[in-house]
Amino acid sequence: MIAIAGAGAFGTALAIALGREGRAVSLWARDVGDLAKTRRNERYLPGVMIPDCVTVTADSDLFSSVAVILLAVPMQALAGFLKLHGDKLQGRSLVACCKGIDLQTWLGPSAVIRAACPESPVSVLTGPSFAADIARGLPTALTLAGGDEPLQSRLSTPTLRLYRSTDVIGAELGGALKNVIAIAAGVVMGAGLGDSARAALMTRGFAEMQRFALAKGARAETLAGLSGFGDLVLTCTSNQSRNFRLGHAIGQGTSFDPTVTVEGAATARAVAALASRDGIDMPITRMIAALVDGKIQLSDAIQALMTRPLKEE
Ligand SMILES: NC(=O)C1=CN([C@@H]2O[C@H](COP(=O)(O)OP(=O)(O)OC[C@H]3O[C@@H](n4cnc5c(N)ncnc54)[C@H](OP(=O)(O)O)[C@@H]3O)[C@@H](O)[C@H]2O)C=CC1
Ligand SMILES: O=C(CO)COP(=O)(O)O
Repeated sequence: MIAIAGAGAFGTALAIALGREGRAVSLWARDVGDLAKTRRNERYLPGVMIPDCVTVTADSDLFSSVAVILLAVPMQALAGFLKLHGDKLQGRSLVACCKGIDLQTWLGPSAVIRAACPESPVSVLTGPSFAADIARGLPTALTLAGGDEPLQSRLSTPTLRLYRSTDVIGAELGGALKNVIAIAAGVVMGAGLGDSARAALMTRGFAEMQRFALAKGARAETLAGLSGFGDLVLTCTSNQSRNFRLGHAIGQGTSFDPTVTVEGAATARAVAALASRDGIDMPITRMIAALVDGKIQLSDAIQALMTRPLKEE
């Protein structure tokens, strides 16, 4: 039995994909509302039915009786969730599905989970995949970092292909950092700077992602793979991305619903602080952290990036 903790867009999509294959899946939410009755998640993933074989529950005792638990709550909620339910998760195989860095500890998802559940094997599921695409059964490829072959088979389906990696740090940093660059790409497009500017931004953003991740022990080939470059391309070029849409709103000077999960905002803050402490040059991230916190005007941010000293690529 596989449990999925968090019935937002991603948790629900994974439950649908695995349930569609007839696998025994339980989808846990802190408040199930009418999810179990309607078999629809209109708030987070509208228009898709949850198969009957997926059990929907708010009973956390479930966690003590399953082998694998996918943790699909947002990054900044992960530590609090583990504080409440960690004792029931201890010893189970735990798969982090969130992308980001915890603002309290500056740790990534796997380290946050390991600190709360030291007896559990921990892996990370990340890569280019919009929940709506997964739920509709469109082809998707993700990275499973730190997981073994049986777990890879258990979580793969004909349309959801998982590739294994041993580079947990690289996979989770790629997934976290691309969200920051996606906000920046949204800003560029929202401000009307054009496709050429976005391509430049993505390329220099990728260089920044590599600089930071390599300094933290990631492997370069992981950053060039699904969890890094792959997810960067997806998120910087699609209006489906919430990170891109937040950036677009900033670029246009319009408002954005503050209740929407946008992982890149907190990640920008955490990475800007870490980079400044460790002397890593992250101009785009620094600018996005300042922009989302309203500490700098859009025109000044663009001006500052365009007038950086000329140097070799
Ligand atoms: N959506 C996507 O396409 C993808 C998302 N991801 C990653 O998955 C993670 C989750 O994102 P996503 O599902 O989209 O987010 P959503 O905003 O769609 O859903 C968040 C879910 O987390 C629940 N939640 C929030 N706080 C807590 C808490 N303290 N305890 C228990 N449950 C909580 C919410 O429940 P409630 O309604 O009760 O607040 C809600 O069900 C993010 O890190 C995201 O980057 C990864 C790949 C694709
Ligand atoms: O991570 C994602 C796709 O891989 C989802 O992106 P957003 O969180 O920006 O919607």
